[in-house]
Amino acid sequence: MAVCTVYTNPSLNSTFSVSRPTKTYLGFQQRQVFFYSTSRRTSRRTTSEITCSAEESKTVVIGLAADSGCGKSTFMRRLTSVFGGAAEPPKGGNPDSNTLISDTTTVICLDDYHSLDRTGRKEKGVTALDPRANNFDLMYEQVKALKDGIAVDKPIYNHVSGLLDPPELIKPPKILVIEGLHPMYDARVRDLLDFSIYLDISNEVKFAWKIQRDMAERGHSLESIKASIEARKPDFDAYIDPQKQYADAVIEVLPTQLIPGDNEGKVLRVRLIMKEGVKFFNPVYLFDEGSTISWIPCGRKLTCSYPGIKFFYGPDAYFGHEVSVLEMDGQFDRLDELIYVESHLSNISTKFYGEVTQQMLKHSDFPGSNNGTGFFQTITGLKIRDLYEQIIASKAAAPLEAKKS
Ligand SMILES: Nc1ncnc2c1ncn2[C@@H]1O[C@H](COP(=O)(O)OP(=O)(O)OP(=O)(O)O)[C@@H](O)[C@H]1O
Ligand SMILES: O=C(CO)[C@H](O)[C@H](O)COP(=O)(O)O
Repeated sequence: MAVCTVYTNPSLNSTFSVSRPTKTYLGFQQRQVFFYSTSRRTSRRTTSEITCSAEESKTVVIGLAADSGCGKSTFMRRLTSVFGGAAEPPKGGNPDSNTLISDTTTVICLDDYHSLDRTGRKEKGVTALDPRANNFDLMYEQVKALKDGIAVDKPIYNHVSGLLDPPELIKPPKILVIEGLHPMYDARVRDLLDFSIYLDISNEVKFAWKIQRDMAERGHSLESIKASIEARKPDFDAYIDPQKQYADAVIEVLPTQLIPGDNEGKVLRVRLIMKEGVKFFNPVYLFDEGSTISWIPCGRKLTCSYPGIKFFYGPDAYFGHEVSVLEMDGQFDRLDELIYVESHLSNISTKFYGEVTQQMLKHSDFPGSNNGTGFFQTITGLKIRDLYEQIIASKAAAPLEAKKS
């Protein structure tokens, strides 16, 4: 029997433990409950069983999709910071683990579901982006198990050796983030997501970031960076990029329009595309919900050097879905002045005045802190916290509602 928790039932004056899920009732996994008393053990089903099961199935699952080197790790650091506490690899585990655990969140990297290691991919002539190099059956089974409150032994793809290492134990967290190349590729995995995000970095910007990181930090040549981007492109277009149609929020990163012909990737135009009608998610708006607004906040309250800052907000359509778009082109000179912009936004799900600005100041050394990438990632982190709190509140209310009716 896989015991998941131990409760005291005051009416029976006995302690009981709970076994594996058996079936679904009112949307909750029902579990076989074993009551223990000093003299005998009996097995029966009661209302307490359902309450307990609801307690155990509260893992909220978030998907974050993007190509490699597009800012997923940076986004994850911003997100976990919103929940407080540091995110660290599993204690005493594989030093090359890709997992990050904090009090509230566990971030698993979907590279761990590569079915082919580096040599295997080379032999078969497939890239890591190709679904044939990934085990979607296992990904689905394990994400589902975690969502149902069951721990799993997840494989590890070792980016240092290029090999598949022995698995690591992952316990069900409050919030599970699955980040990587394919969180929305397989329909079964996609259906498990409570919220999904796609980081859509335009080719020009991706190239600029790759050069910055791989040349400066990893000693790669310009030619080899170009070649690696080109080699990945067909599979990126076929398997990664189409996932954005399923995302509840997309952060699109483009070259600025404030400097004609600019392709340097230093000044950015960033668009936060938010799907309408997503449960527990109310899109952010500027000034007036549903209107179309263009705003240049530079002046007395916001210092802007060349080329300035321009905001845009309005409704749009994205892959046939109704969306709201918030856009920022340009970069901030002084992060403390961000409060001026923050105070004109609504539905940002802050817990106190200035929380976005506080988060941005706290991580001013992270890439993108002076532009819309950091700003919108922070806001998305706050929206996820709000979504999580709403889901938990609704789950807590559901057994009570069921009991009443
Ligand atoms: N918002 C940003 N602004 C500027 N550069 C950025 C931004 N986000 C990421 N970068 C650049 O991209 C690099 C990769 O970022 P990060 O490690 O967050 O991406 P990743 O998607 O997790 O990458 P990988 O999958 O390769 O581990 C950073 O070192 C930085 O050079
Ligand atoms: O696209 C990637 C996701 O991060 C990696 O290229 C993929 O996981 C293969 O890793 P490596 O290049 O270390 O063998």
